[in-house]
Amino acid sequence: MIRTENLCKRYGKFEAVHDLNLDVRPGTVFGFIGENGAGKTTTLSILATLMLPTSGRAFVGTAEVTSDPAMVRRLIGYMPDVFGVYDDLTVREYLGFYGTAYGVANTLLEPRTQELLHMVSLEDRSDAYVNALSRGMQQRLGLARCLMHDPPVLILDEPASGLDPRSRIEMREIIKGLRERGKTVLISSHILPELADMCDEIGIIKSGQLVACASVEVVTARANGQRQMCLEVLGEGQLLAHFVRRHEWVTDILSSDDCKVELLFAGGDQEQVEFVRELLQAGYHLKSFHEVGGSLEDLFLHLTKDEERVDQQTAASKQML
Ligand SMILES: Nc1ncnc2c1ncn2[C@@H]1O[C@H](COP(=O)(O)OP(=O)(O)OP(=O)(O)O)[C@@H](O)[C@H]1O
Repeated sequence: MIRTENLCKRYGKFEAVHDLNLDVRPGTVFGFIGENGAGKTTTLSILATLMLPTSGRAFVGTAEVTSDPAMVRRLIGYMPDVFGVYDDLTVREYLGFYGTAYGVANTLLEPRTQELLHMVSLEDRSDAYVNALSRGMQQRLGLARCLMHDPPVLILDEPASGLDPRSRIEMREIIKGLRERGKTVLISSHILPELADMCDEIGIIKSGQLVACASVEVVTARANGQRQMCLEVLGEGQLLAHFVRRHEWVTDILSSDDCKVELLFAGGDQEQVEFVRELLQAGYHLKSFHEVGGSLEDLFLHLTKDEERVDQQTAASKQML
């Protein structure tokens, strides 16, 4: 649903995005994670047709951002990392204004506004002036704004940044609801745990390049110190997956066929040796047992530095709720 092909963006001589290939499947929530300055906003701005790529292509559905920006804009709701609000409008007027700008039919404006205010829990604030809303409320209003024309795709640039723990949780719940409505969501953040709870897939961008892309299960497991391993045996490895699945250090099977299984392994080196011994004892002819996707490891460790802090905040906030 969202795709980039060798996307590049240079600011003068500086290359902010380099040969980026993204593929976000329809109906999924894709977490785009990277440190400050990694190139997230640049990528999302290109997808939102606000900026031209230096080279490469980007698509939303079948519409290409440079050749068919009008169609792309119809398909997406874009929430930038920083956005202003019109001070002298009430919440209801604000949504009505954007609905009209997006071409929503007059008859639909009121019911759509009502539905979205309910979705972002701002029903009782509909007559408040937008500048009187808290930061969290303004962010939720910003999300409602980009849903006014009911786009199938949402591009959200750090929607939870600057929010307190309670507001982060509220935002997370709303985004989970978007997935249930069948929306495709591309969401950026620089904190892995913030995304892990609501995403299907995570892509990591570093210095403008997508350095890793994996399902959220793999990412979370890695963050918890588990390793993604590939096990291959020679000849007929009947019941190999069955044998592996029952093993205490195997937490998940990612793929399997007769002779090859990709799995998540919770043990360390010693457990790995023991695991291999048990396989040989069971009569399997081991060809290889090795870690895959190792380059993710350091990144995840690095990216999860903030995990403890966010978890503590979340726990404290849950107590408050
Ligand atoms: N208009 C610009 N002119 C020159 N350099 C820019 C411009 N916009 C961004 N950059 C640089 O491009 C790189 C990527 O910036 P970008 O805003 O895309 O990163 P980001 O991952 O969104 O970071 P953050 O999390 O801080 O928003 C950074 O080094 C930034 O300084």
